[in-house]
Amino acid sequence: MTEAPATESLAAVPLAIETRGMTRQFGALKAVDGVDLAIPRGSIYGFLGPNGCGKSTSIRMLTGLLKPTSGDIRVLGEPLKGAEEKLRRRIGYMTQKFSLYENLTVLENLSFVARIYGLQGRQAKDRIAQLLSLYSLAGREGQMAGSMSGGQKQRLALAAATIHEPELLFLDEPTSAVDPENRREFWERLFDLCAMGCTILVSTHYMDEAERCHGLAILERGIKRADGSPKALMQAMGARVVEIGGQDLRTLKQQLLTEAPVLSAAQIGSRLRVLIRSQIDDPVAWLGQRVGAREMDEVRPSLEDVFVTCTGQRAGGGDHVA
Ligand SMILES: Nc1ncnc2c1ncn2[C@@H]1O[C@H](COP(=O)(O)OP(=O)(O)OP(=O)(O)O)[C@@H](O)[C@H]1O
Repeated sequence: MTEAPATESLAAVPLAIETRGMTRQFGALKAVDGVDLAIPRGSIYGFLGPNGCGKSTSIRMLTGLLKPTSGDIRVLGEPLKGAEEKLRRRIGYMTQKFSLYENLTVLENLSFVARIYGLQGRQAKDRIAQLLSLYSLAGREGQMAGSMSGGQKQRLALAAATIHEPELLFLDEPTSAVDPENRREFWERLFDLCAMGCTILVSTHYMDEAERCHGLAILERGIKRADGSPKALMQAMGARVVEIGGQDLRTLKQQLLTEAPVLSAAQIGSRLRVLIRSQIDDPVAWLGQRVGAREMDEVRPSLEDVFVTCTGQRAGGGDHVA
């Protein structure tokens, strides 16, 4: 993975996306609520959050497909409003669901998308050949898209979304239907694209994917709860993490969740991982007074801990105090 540029210290770097107060209401529901973003060009930026937190709605607004109820959006240096059509040639978008034609072949799908972007003749042929090789689809030109595996479909979708060499690529939960090996491989391709200068905005609810991003926003119920590089978010977390060993961790967990400074307690294997508000100076000593003599270690926070601290939710649900 390339070294992450800390999004906080990149004031001078040109921005691919800039929003102020981006909001979208559906009736009474604020699906996206006053979101400010400053996403540097050339970075991979993540939207991390559970289902329904407003990731897709944000992406649809940023691509110009959905009008915001209020707020300002600038994309690739221009105000988005009024420039949606022009900008569409400079951006790529891979939706959550496979959006190509299942009953067309790989080649027919790519030729169709090439035509949409005005690629013709030799130029289209060369670009398609390049993409087939890059995304390990050579030899599958004649295969129906609908008959391919999840990983192959996803590579085809990425090839189609980047056929016109976009400067900015939006990926909405691109790996939800693929296995871990294909996910890893897919992220390698994203870093290749990034190295060629493409800015990537990717939504996910997987912590490990979010951790790969240069910068990310944690979203909850349409609100941006935190923003920064994974490392900076972990360093700035307003809580410390202690792992406790020993017997009867289920009862211990219930006991600790009644204590106000305990933000969450979740069992991981044979240890209980406890998040304690940083107002407690010495969390190990503080816990020792409550749980007695047990094996205890303060450990490095993870992005999941940051997520729990920001939102009060654990990705798997349930192991927190509101
Ligand atoms: N067209 C719409 N009409 C009404 N409500 C909508 C519409 N689109 C989205 N919503 C609502 O807005 C909220 C945010 O949805 P959104 O799809 O942006 O979330 P998400 O984080 O992308 O989650 P998911 O991964 O489940 O799509 C949800 O409560 C959803 O039901």
